[in-house]
Amino acid sequence: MIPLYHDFTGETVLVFGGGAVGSRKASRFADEARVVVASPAFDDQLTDLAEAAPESVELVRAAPDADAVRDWIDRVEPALVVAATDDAALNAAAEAAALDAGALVNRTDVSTADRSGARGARSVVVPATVEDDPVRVALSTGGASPALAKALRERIEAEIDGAGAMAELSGTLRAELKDRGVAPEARREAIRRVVRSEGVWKGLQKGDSYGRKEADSVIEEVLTR
Ligand SMILES: C[C@@]1(CC(=O)O)c2cc3[nH]c(cc4nc(cc5[nH]c(cc(n2)[C@H]1CCC(=O)O)[C@@](C)(CC(=O)O)[C@@H]5CCC(=O)O)C(CC(=O)O)=C4CCC(=O)O)c(CCC(=O)O)c3CC(=O)O
Ligand SMILES: NC(=O)C1=CN([C@@H]2O[C@H](COP(=O)(O)OP(=O)(O)OC[C@H]3O[C@@H](n4cnc5c(N)ncnc54)[C@H](O)[C@@H]3O)[C@@H](O)[C@H]2O)C=CC1
Repeated sequence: MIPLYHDFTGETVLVFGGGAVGSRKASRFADEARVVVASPAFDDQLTDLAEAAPESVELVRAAPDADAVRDWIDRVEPALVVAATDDAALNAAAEAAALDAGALVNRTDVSTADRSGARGARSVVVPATVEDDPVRVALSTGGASPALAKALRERIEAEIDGAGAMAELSGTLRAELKDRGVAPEARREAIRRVVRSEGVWKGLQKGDSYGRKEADSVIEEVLTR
């Protein structure tokens, strides 16, 4: 399986099932999408989430059967359907209906189908993610061990500390070097050095202006060689 990133801004995600798993997925997607959760019951975290962000999370009390699931999908027109009920037959019906409607689908109750070739391209897996905006790491164990995905995610969190600031700084620098008309080879070399420089990483920990100063001297060194 090949990881891709999806932009859910302005899209709707429809979640069937308001338990612990439906709640976790709803919270994840509500960072970007409008989320509709259909379920006969909702756990406390989900109720809190909907109260805190009523504009992005809507809870609808309902217990659709396989036929009704299709009507829900036709009505809500989601970009992604999350099948997170404790009823495997219903999750399977939600998956089939989502694929028929041209939506993406996330089956939360199967991992045996994660091996390459066992899923279609629109049947997606939600990875464990680490973020230091705009940097995002997505991590999957191919469905073999979600608990390991979580444990590795916790380790990587420390590893990418400060990567967001580095992305902003090096992004600004590469644009500036382009504007200054620096030749492509020198520009690439300078940026490659900046993102690997201990001095720049340390400087950024003190503050953006310290990181910038360190980066400027790394760049001058490359350009004056
Ligand atoms: C296939 C997949 C489908 C999908 O949901 O997309 C899936 C399926 C299943 N998970 C199960 C169990 C657990 N899942 C977690 C946690 C997470 N599960 C997530 C993703 C995925 N889970 C996808 C594969 C990802 C990959 O490739 O690694 C994470 C990464 C992302 C997220 O969900 O947000 C999130 C961590 C987020 C974080 O913290 O970073 C924990 C740990 C815990 O709760 O502490 C447990 C209990 C311990 C254990 O069993 O490992 C079960 C068995 C249910 C049962 O026993 O009945 C199934 C079904 C099955 O295996 O059949
Ligand atoms: N992917 C993952 O990370 C994990 C997946 N799972 C799987 O996910 C499933 C759900 O797990 P939990 O949230 O812990 O279970 P849960 O029992 O807490 O929640 C299930 C929810 O589905 C709702 N529901 C039942 N029938 C429904 C219907 N017809 N339409 C809409 N909602 C309906 C219930 O009211 C309940 O809110 C389990 O079957 C389990 O196999 C479990 C743990 C982790």
